[in-house]
Amino acid sequence: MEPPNPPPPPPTTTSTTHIVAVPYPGRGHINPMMNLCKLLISNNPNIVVTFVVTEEWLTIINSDSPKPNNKNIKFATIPNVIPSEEGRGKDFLNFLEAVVTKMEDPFEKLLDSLETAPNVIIHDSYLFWVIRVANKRNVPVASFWPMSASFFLVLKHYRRLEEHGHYPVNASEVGDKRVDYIPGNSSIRLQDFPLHDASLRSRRLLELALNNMPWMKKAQYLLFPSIYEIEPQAIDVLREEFSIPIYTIGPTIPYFSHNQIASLSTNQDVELDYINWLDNQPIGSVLYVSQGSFLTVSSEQIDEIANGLCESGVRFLWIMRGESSKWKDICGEKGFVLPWCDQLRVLMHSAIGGFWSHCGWNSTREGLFCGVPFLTSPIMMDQPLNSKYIVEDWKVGWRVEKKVKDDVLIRRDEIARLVRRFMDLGDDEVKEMRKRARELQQICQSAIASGGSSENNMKAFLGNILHGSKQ
Ligand SMILES: O=c1ccn([C@@H]2O[C@H](COP(=O)(O)OP(=O)(O)O[C@H]3O[C@H](CO)[C@@H](O)[C@H](O)[C@H]3O)[C@@H](O)[C@H]2O)c(=O)[nH]1
Repeated sequence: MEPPNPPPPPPTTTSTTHIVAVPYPGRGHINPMMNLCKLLISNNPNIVVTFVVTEEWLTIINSDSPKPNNKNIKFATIPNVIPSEEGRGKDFLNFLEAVVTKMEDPFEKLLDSLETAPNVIIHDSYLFWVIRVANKRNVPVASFWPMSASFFLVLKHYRRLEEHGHYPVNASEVGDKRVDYIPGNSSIRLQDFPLHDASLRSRRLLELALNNMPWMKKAQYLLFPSIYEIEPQAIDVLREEFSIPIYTIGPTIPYFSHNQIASLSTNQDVELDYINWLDNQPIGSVLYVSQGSFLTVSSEQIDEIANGLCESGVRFLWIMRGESSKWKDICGEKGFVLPWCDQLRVLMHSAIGGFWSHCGWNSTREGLFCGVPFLTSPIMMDQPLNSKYIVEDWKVGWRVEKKVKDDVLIRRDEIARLVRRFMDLGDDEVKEMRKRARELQQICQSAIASGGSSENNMKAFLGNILHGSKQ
């Protein structure tokens, strides 16, 4: 059970509360922030949100299907002062540098131009400068950390690696060496820490991530798109380390829109060819493969994965941004390749039996929520640690590659063997993992049900921002 007990639902109010929401400009951040705003509004229709994005992101969001049509959410834009979303993954450092240095001034101008001043600002914690702006204007600010609470603690206590002589390290030399001095985390392999090598790029990226940490205590609230029951130690430690309220309000995924979809008849799904394809596959037989919204692996690795999947004989649905047409016809009827899908809807489909994931925190929560076991294939930042949580702590997945190393090709025959076994419903280890995945699914669903930890936290947060209650 989650201590301390959250308060009763807030009293209803008729006056409007204006929230300005400022997500980090990336799909993996905009989605959960938008979901949070919709959830807040569904709890209290007197909330109106101004959702701040770049002009480019407004165009992208407007082309989403389904469109984010909520009458209480208005979009406001700042100019495209950062590099384009297209190719963001190729020069991530440059992108991040621009995000932390170029958006603050236009955001201030935008705040000045709003008809109504915000009652509260909710921002992505990576945009630490929002706290500076809000503090200056005496507006309460809720910092929304888009990754796991356990990973937050890894960054908060990263200096301990230096103190123990464990930074920087060469991943290929440390083998399976583990450390157990990060609060709220069970022991971690050194190779799973983010940005632990000595390259200039990693050092700068690390610096940018660590720079956010001292700002957090200047916010009035900390929000995590997580669930208390899946990382209770981390949340308990955070509550000891911070004096401001900390709320887990996850999974913060759009299950509310999919409840309606689940009740639609299959005829209405015909327009989505991949849902139609999934409808025709046996239950639990399809492996869903995706690397999130902007990262990718080398083209040699893609070749190996494609051939490995084909050799395995397993059915798969593969999201291949940019290159999907080249691979469209691989494996005939056993494979379906496309550039983008409604991921939660796919994961909820009964034909899906596994998720080959790069372990972005959104994908991790979506997979958990749908009770789908993982094949983990992390690329960077929090992903190797999310993979650890999946494989070691929650025991709902296997690693594709045991070691995190750059430039190591995972060969097609290895992939084929692993995938075949992972999708073998008769294998005892697989059966156990699937059972565990269903248990975690139950935990996630209970958290958002009436009286569940996330729903209580959401109400407590609302009580605070609507009435300034101190619970
Ligand atoms: O075809 C697709 C592919 C992805 N998605 C969605 O896109 C989001 C992707 O988010 P995530 O899984 O977190 O991956 P990234 O986009 O890579 O996320 C970035 O942001 C996350 C949150 O900060 C971090 O955990 C990751 O490491 C970082 O790469 C998810 O909601 C997916 O449902 C789709 O809807 N359709």
